[in-house]
Order: sequence, then structure tokens, then C-alpha cells
Amino acid sequence: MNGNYVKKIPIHLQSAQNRLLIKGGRVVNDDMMQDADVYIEDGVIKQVGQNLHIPGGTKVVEAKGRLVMPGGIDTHTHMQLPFMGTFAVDDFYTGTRAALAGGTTMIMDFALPQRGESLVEAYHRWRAWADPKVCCDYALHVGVTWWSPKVAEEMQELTEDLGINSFKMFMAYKDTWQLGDGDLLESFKRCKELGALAQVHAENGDAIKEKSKKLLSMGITGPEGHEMSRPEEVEAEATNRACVLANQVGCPLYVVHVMSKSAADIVSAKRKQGHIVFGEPIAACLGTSGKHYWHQCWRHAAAHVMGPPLRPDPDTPRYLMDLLANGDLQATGTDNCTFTASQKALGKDDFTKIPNGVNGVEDRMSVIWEKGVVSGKMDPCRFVAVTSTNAAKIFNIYPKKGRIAVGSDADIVVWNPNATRIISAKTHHQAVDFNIFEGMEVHGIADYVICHGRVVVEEGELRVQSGMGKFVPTPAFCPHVYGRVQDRDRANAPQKVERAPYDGPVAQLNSQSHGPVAEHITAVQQENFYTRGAQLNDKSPKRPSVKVNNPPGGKTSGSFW
Ligand SMILES: NC(=O)NCCC(=O)O
Ligand SMILES: [Zn+2]
Repeated sequence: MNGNYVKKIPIHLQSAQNRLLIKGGRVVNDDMMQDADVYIEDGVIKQVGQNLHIPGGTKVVEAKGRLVMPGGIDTHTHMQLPFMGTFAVDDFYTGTRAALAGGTTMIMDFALPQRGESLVEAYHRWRAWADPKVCCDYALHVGVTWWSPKVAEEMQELTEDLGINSFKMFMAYKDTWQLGDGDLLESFKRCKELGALAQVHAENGDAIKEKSKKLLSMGITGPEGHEMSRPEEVEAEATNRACVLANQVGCPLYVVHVMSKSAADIVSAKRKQGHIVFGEPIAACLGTSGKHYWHQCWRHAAAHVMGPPLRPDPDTPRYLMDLLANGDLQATGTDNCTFTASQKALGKDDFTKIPNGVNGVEDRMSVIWEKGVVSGKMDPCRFVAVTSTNAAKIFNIYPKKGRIAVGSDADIVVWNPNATRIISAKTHHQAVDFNIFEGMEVHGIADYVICHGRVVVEEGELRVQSGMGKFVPTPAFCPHVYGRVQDRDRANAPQKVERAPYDGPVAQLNSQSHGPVAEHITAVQQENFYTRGAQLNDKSPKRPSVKVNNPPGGKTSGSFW
């Protein structure tokens, strides 16, 4: 099977089933597989096993030869994001509908305030956009795009009252969302106090700005300049800095879109050193590479522009998949943030103006199945872990989400591991007019998708309604993230050395000594010499006896001393 694998059916033919049996399939969780039936009532899994007692009139989904897995959780999307002068074209309706078509039953999006804007207001704006439109469940991360005591206060309101347990800080996007190291430290400290998970977009925004200017001045205006302006080491440096700063204040850290080998190596090395850090590769970097930035067709190249960029090293997807398979990286998202050709063309003469973002929400499950399971790197249990369970654990919604077990939400994908399809913008359900995985043949198709107990994909037919999904609050102090923080703090607490006080002579500070006092005098003297020609403390009735004609360090022949 390939091509147009999901058809739309009219809303009036859609119905909610409150009793459903998935029969004859192989249930896959992150830690075990078993041949079992799954019985669902009112959106919740009620029984898992064989020879179940099922009430008459229950709708049956035949799953023989299929894998019955927790629906996917996409940890990173930006539906209808206002960004770089425009809005992402996939909104909360088309984006979540496409997610379901591909077997993802929950997304996690980002409420991103403008610099100086209230975080709580941004949160409510995103809720107002998403609630009436979402076809599947969703949660929100909130961006900390500036710092002040008010931001710290609002973070508390968001975690305690509004269902937020993760905050994203940007180390890129200088002059808009970027935080400096001091503000990063403050936000990490605050996350820790509130039991929230700190997330970072790890790229050095200052270096990017500088390099972009240089490339543009050399006449490099096309999409290849995007990658050249932010090469691997720019991502690796920021990843390392974020890990160090978070670890210094004992705050757990989640690095979103780990795009390069060197950034992934840092996450993996820090984990080995005992840091509490998680790494999230996305479908784009697992499924394709940055060679496209050098494509002859401008539109093709621009369609791949995202930050951090895809990497030209063709070995990157394999490498990241290996780390995902062996546990060095943990959860997967897509950074789905889509722009049409005409939107990308805002940067036709300047790569820094191409709206950043690619697709992925629909194809993540198939791409990871193909590159991860079909390639023999991971088994179906690990596939479930990296596409669903680990996200549920990290964001504290497990086992409500991410597991097939009694009491869990009935968010399930009935996966046909043998069917194939060819990914194409012509047949995908996203609003965007380009697909970065165009032409890729993938095994693994969602024959049925069940969301809150409703069959939303049935033998190729997509049955959704806007507003079907719900906001899922994510509680703070997640045991999976914060479980060892207290013990770790206690074990690593600095110890004072008990000793007799020093009782010898202590040197007297004077104005000739090096250090802050001397520096202060030098700076003031400099101002007096070159700005006003006035003397130190001009306004005070009695001047100190500092000889400005012979400054400390002596005179120089240049214009500064
Ligand atoms: N990643 C990207 O290119 N676009 C969305 C904004 C962001 O996450 O940086
Ligand atoms: Zn993002």
C-alpha cells in the first residue's frame, strides 16, 4: 500500500464509540510485549489480556498481525506560531489532524511570549487558539523569553495553577528571545524551586549574528548561508554551556532538538557524569540531512531551513538514531513549524529572513520506525519508549499517557509493520506545500488510531472534529525528573572546612594596589582626562590627593591609558 493512505469522511458520519475491543493484536509497551486484547470504555483502558469478558454491542477492531502500541507523543510542535513576521501555516486543527493520521495522539506545543510580555497572557492566548481546534490532546511548554521578578512570579502561577511543568529558554534569536547567561541561571534556579523542567534551544545567538553579517557581506544570501552561519560547534558550545549552568544550580535540563553529533555527544557525556539532562532529537534530523541547503532550487533549499539547522554531515541521522536506540537520547519531537513557499520567500534575498521551520508531526512515527526498527537499531519496545513512554515519564503524565494498561487513556495506534507508503506533500494531511521526507518509502502505517477511545483513523479513513482534543495539565516535581535531585543535592553539598581562625597580620589596602579600588580610580581618571578635563570628585568641596598627571601604570603614547 502506498500513496493516499488516509481518506477524509464527513463530520456527520462520525460517531463516538464508548465501548471498543482491539482484538488479536500484539500489545507493545516500553518494557514488554504480549499477545492480548484491549478493552476500552469511555476513553479509558479497562481490561488487557486474553479471554476478556466483553459486553454485547462492543465495536471490534481486528488487530491480527498488528502491533497495538501507545499513541505517539510529539514533544515539540509550533502550530500557528507567530514567527519572523508571519504565522506557521499548520494550525492546531490541520496540525493535530495530521498528527493523528500518522499515529501521534498527543502534541506538546510552546506558548512563547514576546520580550516584556506576560507569560500568563501568552499561555491564555495559546489556550484560546488551541482549545477550539485541537483534534488530539495537547500540553504546553512556556517560553521564558526575558527575565524579571514578574516572570519569576508568573512561572509559579503557571506551575501551581495552570498545568505547566516545563519552561523553554532560548540561547539563540539575539535581540528577541535570547537570554544571556545570568538570566539563564536565574531561570534555571527558578525552575528548580518550582519543580519544573528547564528546556533550552541551544545555539550561540551572538556567534550566529556575527557570522550571518559576515556571510551576507560576502554575498552569500541563499539558504546555504543559514547552515554556515550556525555550524555544529555553535550548537555544541551552547549545549555544553547550558549543561554546565544547569548543573551548577542543580536544575534538571532538557535539550530540545539535538541536531548534531557533537551536541548529542555532550548530552551523552554529561549524563555519564551524572547530570540530570535529557536530549530530544527530532524526526527531521533522524530522517534527512543538511545537504539540501546546497540544492540548486532555492525553494527546495529554503524548505529545509530550521534552527538549529540540519547538518551536512551525511552520517548525522544514523549517529543520532544510534544514541536514541541505546538510551543516550530519550524522547523525540518534530519542531513542526511549517511555512509555505511564499512565506519562505520572505527571505529570498537574505537567508536570515527565511522563516525557520519544517514539517514532521505526521511522519515522525513512520520515519523513526523505518530508520530505527526496520534498520535493526531498536526493537518495538524501544520504539514505544522513544516515541511515547519516555515523553510521558519526563513530562509527568505517565501512565495516563504512554502506556497500554488498565486505567490509562485509550490513546492507541494499531500499527501495521509490513505495509509501506511513500511520503509526499501530495498526499500528506498537513497544510504546508512541501515535505522534507518527500519520496521516502517507509514501512509502518497506522491502520487504526484511537484517541480517547474514539476511532479516529479506521482502515485508512480519518474521522476527526476540531475541539475533540483536550488540554493535558503536566504536574510539577515529576518523580522521573526530580526523583534524585534532593539526594543528589545532599550528597554533593559543599562542605565547610572547620579550622582555627587565622590570627596573623592582614595587609592594608591602599589606592596603589591592584584590584577593584585601583581600577575604579583608573576609570574615573580616564573619564576626567578625555571627556571633561575635570578632576575626580569635582562636586565635593574637598578633593582627594590623587595625582592624575601620572596615572597608575604610567603614561602611554596612545590615546588610552
Ligand atoms: N526551530 C525552528 O526552526 N523554528 C521554530 C522556532 C524554534 O523552536 O526555534
Ligand atoms: Zn521549537
